[in-house]
Amino acid sequence: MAEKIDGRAIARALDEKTKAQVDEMVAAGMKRPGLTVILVGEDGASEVYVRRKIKACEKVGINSSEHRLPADTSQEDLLALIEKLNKDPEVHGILCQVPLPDHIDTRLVLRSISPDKDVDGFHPVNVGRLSTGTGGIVPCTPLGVMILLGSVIDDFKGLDAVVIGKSNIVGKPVANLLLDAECTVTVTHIYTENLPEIARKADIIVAAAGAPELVKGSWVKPGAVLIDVGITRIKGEDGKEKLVGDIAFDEVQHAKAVTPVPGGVGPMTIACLLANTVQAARALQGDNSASSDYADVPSRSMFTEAAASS
Ligand SMILES: Nc1nc2c(c(=O)[nH]1)N[C@@H](CN(C=O)c1ccc(C(=O)N[C@@H](CCC(=O)O)C(=O)O)cc1)CN2
Repeated sequence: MAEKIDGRAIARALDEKTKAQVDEMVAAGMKRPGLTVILVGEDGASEVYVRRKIKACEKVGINSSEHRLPADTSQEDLLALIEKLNKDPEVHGILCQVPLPDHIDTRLVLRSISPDKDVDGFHPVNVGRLSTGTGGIVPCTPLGVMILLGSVIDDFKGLDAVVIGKSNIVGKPVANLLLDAECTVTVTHIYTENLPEIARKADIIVAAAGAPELVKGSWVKPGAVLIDVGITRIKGEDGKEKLVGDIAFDEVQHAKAVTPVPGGVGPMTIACLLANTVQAARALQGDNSASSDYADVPSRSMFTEAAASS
């Protein structure tokens, strides 16, 4: 049986570390980290994620505020709000939940968030820093993926990693992080031929295609480590809605380890957002030592230690 990587437990361990850092900052006379979340429109899933983010802030002692804007908010008004938040000294992290309504230019909005407060790591400056290995804020889901991998892999050097999906939010940053960890990385996408054959050679597969159960058992080498980033809501045989990932979980039990959906990458996305907010708050208050804490690929021991002390 493959080891089921418990994203919820690892996220809890990371939250404890983040909470301890917040307490340390406050004890040292620094400002308490503050996160502002912007949600435009009424997308049901986005509302759930934003609620979870705000609740998670409370748990670790991060101040949070929310701007819920109607779906017909103009791009100009949204940019004006971000400009105001960029200048607010109490706000250390700003995130705009995506997807945004169609009339809004998402790239322009993400570029308007100050790179120093861009806790999503989506700003081109942070993307550039990541791709050149020069620090900055690492996007939450890719960072979560690396932490989950780090919980079962001691040494990444020379491993063959296959990333399925080339999105700016997941596929490309994950590929950069795996490269930094000295893996040999293949990024695949919808036009890739022989995907099953490519996947079969991989020691690590990160599936981020948004295609339910795309990765079959026959695509997976015995002993590979599998990370499932896909979350699709489908109707089960009993007529109830259920969540499925990009990996056919029951077929891959010959893998070394695999993340479940739900309970794998999802909870890590929020835990990494909190960690990024603390990193941004420290850097904005002149403490740049924070940047390497999470930008480095974490080792297995970091998480076994964190889990043991939680
Ligand atoms: N500005 C951003 N927008 C979006 C991001 C992001 O990182 N920044 N990522 C996704 C959504 N997302 C966070 O915002 C997110 C997705 C999933 C989960 C999660 O905990 N999933 C659960 C199950 C979900 C459920 O029960 O409905 C799990 O996998 O266990 C958290 C956050 C897009 N937008």
